Amino acid sequence: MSQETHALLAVRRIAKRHGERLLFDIDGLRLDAASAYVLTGANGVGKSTLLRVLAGLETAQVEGAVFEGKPVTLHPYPALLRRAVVYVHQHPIMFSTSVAQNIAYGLAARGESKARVARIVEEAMDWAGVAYLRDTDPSRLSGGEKQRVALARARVLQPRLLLLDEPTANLDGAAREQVIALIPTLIDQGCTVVMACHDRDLIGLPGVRRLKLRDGHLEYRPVKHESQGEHDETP
Ligand SMILES: Nc1ncnc2c1ncn2[C@@H]1O[C@H](COP(=O)(O)OP(=O)(O)OP(=O)(O)O)[C@@H](O)[C@H]1O
Repeated sequence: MSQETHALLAVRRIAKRHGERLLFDIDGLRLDAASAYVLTGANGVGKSTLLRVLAGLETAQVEGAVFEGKPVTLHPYPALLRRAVVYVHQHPIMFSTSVAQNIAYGLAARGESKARVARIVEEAMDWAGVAYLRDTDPSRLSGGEKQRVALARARVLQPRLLLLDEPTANLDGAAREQVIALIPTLIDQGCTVVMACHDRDLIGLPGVRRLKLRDGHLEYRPVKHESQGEHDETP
């Protein structure tokens, strides 16, 4: 773990079991600051589970976790991580209020002033192209609109680590393209983004590194740059 000082999150070992079944036993997970990753792997291999463990939503056997240089546990999940890590579900759950109130909720819960919340929410709705939906009940949104609202809701919290669970699953055509178009701008904000996905267009985004979960282990794959060809990112 000599490289830990440059990592946003480094974990010596994460193992997850369902009863007798060992889902994964990952030796050395390392996510760099301000970096983007896709997490790939066959259906059922444990991609969502791994993201949920990192988000504190599921337990696992975790050894030696360090976040921004500070030793942390993932269970219990400390306030430091609750503030820094945001998980976006493939089918985001929303309050039956309005789009604007859903995006505002987390900021308001942090005690931000109403004026500041309103300004940030407006900016986020413009960014996600959902300003015209501000007063709409989220239950009326299409899948693509809901995903864009969920990304706006995550973005306003300015996470250090953003975990996206299949952000384009079940989307096609323009709805899928609109979501894909938002991802590079999220990455440019300087947070670390990890996307569990099968979507070739997300996997192929420039500068995005690939983590592949296979046979219970995590493989670090080469990164593809459009102009540079490939170089090995294996730690
Ligand atoms: N509570 C549970 N008890 C037992 N098995 C579970 C439980 N929750 C999930 N699983 C199993 O764990 C495995 C991993 O599920 P997970 O959703 O993490 O996979 P995934 O790689 O994200 O799959 P996909 O690509 O299909 O979304 C699956 O086989 C699932 O059935």
